[in-house]
Amino acid sequence: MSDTTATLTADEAAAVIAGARARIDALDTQLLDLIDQRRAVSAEVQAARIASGGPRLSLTREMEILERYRARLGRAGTDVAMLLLELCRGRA
Ligand SMILES: C=C(O[C@@H]1C=C(C(=O)O)C=C[C@H]1O)C(=O)O
Repeated sequence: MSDTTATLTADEAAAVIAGARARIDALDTQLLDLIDQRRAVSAEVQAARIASGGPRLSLTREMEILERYRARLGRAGTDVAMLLLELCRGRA
């Protein structure tokens, strides 16, 4: 490489990348565990509503959640929330 702005050797960069990727892997594991927990809690709510003769889903509540993710992450946040809701529906 002839990039004169380089401030790390290739070995140093490799070490930074390996360390950061290990942190990313740990964060992904936590995110996946949190999704599992969210699915279980969501199933509890849905089961209680069904057991009392109500519908499984609440569109009003889903709109609140979509807006929470949109406010924090922008348009992609809405997509993330849609996928999360899809993962959490229908397990009661
Ligand atoms: C968990 C609920 O039931 C359903 C699942 C939701 C969720 O996973 O966040 C949100 C709304 C409902 O469609 C709820 O009403 O809070």
